[in-house]
Amino acid sequence: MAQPLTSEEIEKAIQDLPEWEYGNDKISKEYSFDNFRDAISFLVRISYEAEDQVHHPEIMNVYNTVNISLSTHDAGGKVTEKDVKLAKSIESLYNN
Ligand SMILES: C[C@H](O)[C@H](O)[C@H]1CNC2=NC(N)=NC(=O)C2=N1
Repeated sequence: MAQPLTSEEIEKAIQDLPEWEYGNDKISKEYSFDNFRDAISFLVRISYEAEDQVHHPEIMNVYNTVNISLSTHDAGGKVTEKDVKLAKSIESLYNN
């Protein structure tokens, strides 16, 4: 089972994750798009990656913005390597 990361490990991990923040036992980022369609298309792409990784984000969408928050339920809602891995995958989706 994934072990919770220490705050120091999390802060180090998000150094490689531009604009990701750590707080309230989650890592999170807000993404903006030109329109609602592009925002939802991004969410659809995330859904496939999340299913592949069997690890799922918390998602908030308002118009052309998408807020992604990651924590691991199976680790008491703390941040684990699974969250860091999915965050890196989401960054790749956003940049490609
Ligand atoms: C049974 C299933 O694999 C587990 O419930 C998975 C599903 N997706 C998950 N997503 C997240 N964020 N945390 C989990 O612990 C988790 N566990």
